[in-house]
Amino acid sequence: MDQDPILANLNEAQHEAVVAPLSGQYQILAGPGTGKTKTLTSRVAYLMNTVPAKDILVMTFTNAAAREMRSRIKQLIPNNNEVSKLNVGTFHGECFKYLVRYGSRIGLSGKITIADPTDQAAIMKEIVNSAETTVKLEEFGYSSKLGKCYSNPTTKMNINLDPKHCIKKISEFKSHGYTEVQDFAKVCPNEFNSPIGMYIYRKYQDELEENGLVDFDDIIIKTRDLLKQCPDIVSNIQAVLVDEFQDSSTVQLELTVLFAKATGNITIVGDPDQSIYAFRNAQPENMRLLQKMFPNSKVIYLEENYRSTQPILDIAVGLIRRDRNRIGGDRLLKSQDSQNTTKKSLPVLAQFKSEKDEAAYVATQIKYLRDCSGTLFKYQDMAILARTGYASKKCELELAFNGIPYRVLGGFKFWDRAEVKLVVDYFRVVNSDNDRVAISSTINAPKRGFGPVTLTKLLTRVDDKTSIFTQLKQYAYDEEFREEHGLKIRKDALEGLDNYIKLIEGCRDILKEADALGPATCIRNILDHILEKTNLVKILAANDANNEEKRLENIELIRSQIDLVYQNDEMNDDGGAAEEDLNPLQTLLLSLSLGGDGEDSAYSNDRVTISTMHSAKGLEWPIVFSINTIDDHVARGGDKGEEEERRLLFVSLTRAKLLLYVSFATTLVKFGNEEEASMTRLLTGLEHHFKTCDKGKGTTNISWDMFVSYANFLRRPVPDRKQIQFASSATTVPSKSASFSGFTLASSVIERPQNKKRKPHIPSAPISRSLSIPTNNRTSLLNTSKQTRATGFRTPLMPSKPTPTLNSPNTLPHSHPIPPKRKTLGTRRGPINQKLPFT
Ligand SMILES: Nc1ncnc2c1ncn2[C@@H]1O[C@H](COP(=O)(O)OP(=O)(O)OP(=O)(O)O)[C@@H](O)[C@H]1O
Repeated sequence: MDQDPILANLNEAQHEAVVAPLSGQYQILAGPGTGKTKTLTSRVAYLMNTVPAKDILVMTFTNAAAREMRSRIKQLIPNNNEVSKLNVGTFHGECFKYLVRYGSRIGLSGKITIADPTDQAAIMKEIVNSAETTVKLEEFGYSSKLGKCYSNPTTKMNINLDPKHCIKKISEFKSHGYTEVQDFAKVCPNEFNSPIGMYIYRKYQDELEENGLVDFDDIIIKTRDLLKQCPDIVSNIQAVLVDEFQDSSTVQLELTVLFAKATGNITIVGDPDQSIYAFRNAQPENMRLLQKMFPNSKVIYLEENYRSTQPILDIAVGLIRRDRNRIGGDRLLKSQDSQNTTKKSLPVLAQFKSEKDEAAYVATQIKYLRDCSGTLFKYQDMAILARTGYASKKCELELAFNGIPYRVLGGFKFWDRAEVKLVVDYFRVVNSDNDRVAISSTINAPKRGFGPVTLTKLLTRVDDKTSIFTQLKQYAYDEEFREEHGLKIRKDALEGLDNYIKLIEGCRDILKEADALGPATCIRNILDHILEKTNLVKILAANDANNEEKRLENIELIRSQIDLVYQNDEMNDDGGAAEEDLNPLQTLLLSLSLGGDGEDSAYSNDRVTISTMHSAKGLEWPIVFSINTIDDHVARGGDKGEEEERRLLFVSLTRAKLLLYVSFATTLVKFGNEEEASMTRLLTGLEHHFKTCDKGKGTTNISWDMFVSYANFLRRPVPDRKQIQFASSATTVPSKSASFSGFTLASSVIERPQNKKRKPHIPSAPISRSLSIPTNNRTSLLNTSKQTRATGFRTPLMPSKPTPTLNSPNTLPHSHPIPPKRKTLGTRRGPINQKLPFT
C-alpha cells in the first residue's frame, strides 16, 4: 500500500486519476459511491505538491458539497496551512468574488447584492401586475386572457404571465449564456420571443440593475463576460477542477474553459446517470462537449462502489439500465462489501393501505433500529427521502408524535425565519443604498407611522440617478424636495423616517470600525444596534410568553450563527480570489445568499434527516427510507420526462449504504377524496430484488450475526451484545405498537386502530415558523397593487391553528410586496402562515 496518505487506499483507477500530470484535460466518469469526490479531492491535495494553492480553482454546485470538499482536503493534508488559500467553492460563490473585485471593469459597482428567489419573485410580480404591462399587452394586441395566459388573436401567440413562469423562462434563456432579446428565438421561440416577452425581460433586467441586484444567472453570465474581456484576471490559475460536472449549464461549461484559459488544465468529475437538474438547465451532454473541445481529453472510469451493499446496487443498476437517454453506455457498479454478509439483508419493499400507515411503519422502524441496536445506529444514520417536500409531511408528523428528532433538508432554513429574515434585510440596507427590496421590507417594521400612500411615495424613484436611500434622506430633511415631489407626511411619520435613517447610518458607522473590531464583533455590534433601535427583543419578549415559536431564541441564535459564518470565513480566508475585497457584512450576506443547500446548521445534532430526493444528492446514510414511491409522485414525467425521474430515483436509492426501505401506499387522500395509487412503474420488474413487506410477509428479524456484520460493514465497533434488544424483547417502542416484533411489525402497524388520539410531542429544539404579512399593510414597488409576503417557516409539528386575522396582534407591518411563499430549491410546499408580533 502507498505510504503517502494522499494516495493510500486509492484503487488503481482512482490512483491513475489522482497522479495524472497537471497539464491536460481529464474526465473522471463513474457511478454513485465510486469515490469521485474522494478522487477529486485527493487530486487537489496531490497537485498542491507542485502548484501554489491560490492558483488552483475547485468548483461544485452546492455549499454543502464545497464544504465537504474543503474538509476532505484538510483531512488528507492536515498540517498543510496552504489549504486555506485554495479557491474552493460553488460556481456562484467563486464567480461573485471575481465580480466584487473586478466587476468595475465591465461597469458593475462593487456593492452588488444577490437577488434571491424571493426578490426575483417580488420584482417579477410587480412587473406583470403593473399598469404599464397592461398597456403594453393592449399595444401588442393581446386581447384575450385565460387565467394568467394572454393571447394575441392576430399572431396566434400566447404568453403566460405567471411570475414564476416568467422567471423560469428568463432563467432558462440566461443559462444558455444569452442576454440579447433576439436570442429568445433560440430558447423560447413561441412565447418570450415576442414584443411582450422582450418587454418583460428588459423590464426585469432594468429593475435588477436599478436596485443594484444580480440574480443567480447574472452572476454566471457577468463573470463569463468579465473573463472574456479581461482574461488577465485569471492568468494565475493553473488548474481548474469541477465536481458533479453533469449538473453544469451551457454557460458554466463556457466558464470552466475561461477560468482555465491560461493553461487549459481541466479535471472534471461526473456521472451522467445522476443528472437531475434539467429543470435548472443542467446539460449532461456538457461532458461530451468538453471532450469535443479537447479531443485529447483522457477519460478515466471508476467502477468499484464503496458505499452500498450489492443488493442495493443491483436494484439501482437494474433501474438505470432502462434509461433510454443514457449517456456513456452501460456501467457496472461492484460493491466493495468484502464480507458479502450483507447479501442477506435485502432491501425491503413495503406496501400499505394508506400514507398514514406507511408513515407509522417508518417511524416504528426508525425507533426500533435506533433503540434496539445498542450503540450501532443513531438517528443521524437514517434518512427519509421523498419526491417532494409535501410528500414527506405525514412522516414528519409521525416522527414528531413519536418523539423522534429530525431535520428537514431543503426545508426552510434558520435564515429564512421571519424575525431572522427581518434582521438580514436590515443588514442589506446597511450594505447598499440601492436595495429597494430590503428597504421596503424594513422601513415600516416596526411601524414608523407610514400609511400606504406615504410608503408608495417614499419608495417610488424620483429619478434614475438618485439612490433610494439618498431619496429617503431628501424626503426626511429637505422640505422643498418634499413639496416638489408632492409628499405630504405627518409629523410622527417624519420622525419615524428620521429614526430609520439614523438607525441605518449608525450601523454604517459601526461597519467603518470593522478593522479595529474584527468581523464577528463588528457584525454583532451592528445586530445589537438594530435590535436596540427597533425594540425587536422587547416586542418579541412581550409576545413570546405563551408561544412555542421561540422567536426570541432565534434572535439570540443569530449571534452564534454569525460566529459560525466568520469561523468558516476565517478557514477560507487568506488570499482566496477576492475575500479581502468584501467587508464583513458583504461576507455574511454572500454566505447567506449562496447558502441555498437547506442545511440548517443552527440545529444540527443527532436527528433523522427528511429530505427531498434532489436535496439528498451527494449525501449518504447507512439507512434510507424511500417513501411515497408511487407512480403519481415518482415517474410523473414532469417537464423533463420520465428519464429524469428515473435518474432521480437512482440517485435517491444509491444514498443508502446498508439498509434500504422502499415503500408506498395504495390509497392517497387528495382534497378529501380517496384515490388509488400504485408503486412507481419505474420499479416494475425489479420486485424480485426486494424482500417484500406486505402485512408482515417476508419480513425478518435482526439476529446478532446480522448486527455484527452491519457493524463490520460500516467499519464501526461491534455493539455490546447486552445492549442489543432483540425484536421480541424490545421495550422502547412507539405507543401504538404493543405487538412490536422487529421487521414483522408492518402488519401491526397496518392494522392499528385508526383515529386514536395522541398527544403531539413537541421537541425541545427550536421549530421554524412562518410569517405572513397582511396585504393591507403593503405598498407596491412599481405601482400601488397590494402584494403578500411570507418568509419561510413551516409548522411541522403543531396541529393546525386558526389562521390569524388581519387584526391579530401577530402582524408585521411590512411595506413592500414579496411573494407569498419564501422557498429555496427543494423546500417544503404548502401553506405557511405565521406572523411576527409587531404591533
Ligand atoms: N478507495 C476507497 N477506499 C475506501 N473507501 C472509499 C474509497 N473510495 C471512496 N471511498 C468511500 O466511498 C464513499 C463514497 O465516496 P464519494 O462520496 O467520493 O463517492 P462519489 O462517487 O462522489 O458518490 P456520489 O456520486 O454518489 O455522490 C465515501 O464514504 C468514501 O470515503
